[in-house]
Amino acid sequence: MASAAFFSTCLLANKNYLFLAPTNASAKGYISNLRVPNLASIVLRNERFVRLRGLVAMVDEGASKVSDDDSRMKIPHVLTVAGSDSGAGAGIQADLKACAARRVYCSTVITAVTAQNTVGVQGVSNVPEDFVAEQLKSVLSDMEVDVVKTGMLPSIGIVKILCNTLKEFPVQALVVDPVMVSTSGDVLAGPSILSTFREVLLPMADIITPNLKEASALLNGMQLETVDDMRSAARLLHNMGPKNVLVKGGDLPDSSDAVDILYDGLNFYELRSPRIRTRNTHGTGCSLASCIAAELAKGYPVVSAVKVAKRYVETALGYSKEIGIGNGPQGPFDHLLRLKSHSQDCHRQRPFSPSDLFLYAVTDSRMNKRWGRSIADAVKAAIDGGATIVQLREKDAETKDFLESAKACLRICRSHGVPLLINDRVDVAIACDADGVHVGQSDMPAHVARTLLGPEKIIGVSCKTPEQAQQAWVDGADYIGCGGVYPTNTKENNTTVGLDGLKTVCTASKLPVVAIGGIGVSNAGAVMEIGVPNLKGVAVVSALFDRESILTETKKLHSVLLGSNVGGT
Ligand SMILES: Cc1ncc(COP(=O)(O)OP(=O)(O)O)c(N)n1
Ligand SMILES: Cc1nc(C(=O)O)sc1CCOP(=O)(O)O
Ligand SMILES: [Mg+2]
Repeated sequence: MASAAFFSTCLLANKNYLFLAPTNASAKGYISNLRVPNLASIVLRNERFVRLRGLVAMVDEGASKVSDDDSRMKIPHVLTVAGSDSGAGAGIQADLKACAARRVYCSTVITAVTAQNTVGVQGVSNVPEDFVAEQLKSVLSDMEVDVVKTGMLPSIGIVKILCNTLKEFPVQALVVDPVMVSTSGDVLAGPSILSTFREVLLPMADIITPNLKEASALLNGMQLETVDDMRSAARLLHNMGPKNVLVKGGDLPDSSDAVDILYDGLNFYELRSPRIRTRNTHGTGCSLASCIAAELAKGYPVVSAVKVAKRYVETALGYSKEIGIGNGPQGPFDHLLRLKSHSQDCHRQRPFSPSDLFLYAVTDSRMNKRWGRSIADAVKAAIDGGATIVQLREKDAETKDFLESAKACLRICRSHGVPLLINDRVDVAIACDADGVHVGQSDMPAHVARTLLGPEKIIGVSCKTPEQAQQAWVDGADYIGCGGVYPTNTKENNTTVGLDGLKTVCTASKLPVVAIGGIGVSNAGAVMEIGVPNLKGVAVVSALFDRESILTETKKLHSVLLGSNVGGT
């Protein structure tokens, strides 16, 4: 197979070059329209047309800009051709969010703009047909679309333009959500369009995803009230030409399950899931179809794509059950499963400040057990004594217990404005929405933790050398912990770096530093006296938590630190 490098070479050498025999008529048409001076003829040998288009686009740009296409990472790409929903629960906006949630690139061709909210559709303005055509051509001629997904197609002209453009620029799969009526009952594509759907669009589709009303409309008002009716409808719709039909039974009366029927012309698949009782169902159809398109773009077969899509929508609906956006009967749901954490309580995470490292309390499950204390009680006492940041370092805890304790500690910390970090366990930090994590050199790399946690969370990294400190900075950490400053019994086989090692790392570090290891009331002053501006505090385990009174010991340490010159504070 010819490589991009080969084409680049040809261009640079100003030679004629040859691709072999496109069997695909539209590929031939596209290629013959090219204005490339040294293109003799084109041959396509087992190349996917989308890839060919990428290469040709490169050639088309001319010899002045020749890039090596092989080094580029191909990202699965869905193009949605649909209407805009100003309330952002459905339409283009839902498609973008669903694709983002499924980690697929999504481009958009807007067919209509609706004025819409949770009450209903207040207005619709169709985009002029030639401008829909222009958007389609812009995206399809350049951006290596894998799958096209359609939503609101408000005029016969737009349907025809879409179908003709897809013949010129074929894609891997076409997912048709035959949107006709919004969830609020407003008509988004009139009955006049039905015959164009049947005759032109459906035969081109790899899968269509009608709900009961849409399936009934496409079948001239056929009554659909049972799962058997859905099967019959799927078979009849399949006769119209789509390769697969998914009839969605969300509106099926008297069913405690959400039942969908998928028919591929050979087999029926009955997909059942528990029905989720929520008002926040606006946009489920668009999102399901987009998710199917996203999975197809990744290369999954139709049955898997539909199953994943159904599971995705259910999970998002379940997560969004109590979300309250808008006052109408049908609210949007949270595609990215991220919204609730902001609204749950009034104590939000505040931005990290290096001065938070001043008195850093690190818990230890064994010590708490020895003294018969819960983690939450220990944390509360440390905060009352003056701890300015807390890390849960629960090496022996069962995950379930750890998570419960973390949630309880988070409530305490948030109500006192003290950040709570989780040691090692990024999963637990995500699950309880902690303020961040502390990771060591053999834990999850900080840059991976950053990707998982997002930009606002606090990430600390243990460093014993200047090189590690530099890497922590590159990886997007917020601070480093440097130790062991003194020998410690809390962490087995820990190398001691001493005050000199601490000073070397602090001097090299672009990040604020907290010192750790064998530090307590008796030596915290000496640590802080090394006099490096970015040394912001001390992190302590046994000197607080392996003592009879955590409160008293924390207070003592606090006053020692106040008496020292901490990081110029
Ligand atoms: C503030 C702070 N500094 C260093 C460490 C040690 O982390 P790590 O090297 O990952 O060792 P464990 O704590 O996981 O045993 C820390 N926890 N906190
Ligand atoms: C958890 C930890 N990390 C260290 C490091 O050197 O990175 S030393 C250490 C244990 C600190 O406990 P104590 O305050 O009881 O000495
Ligand atoms: Mg660790």
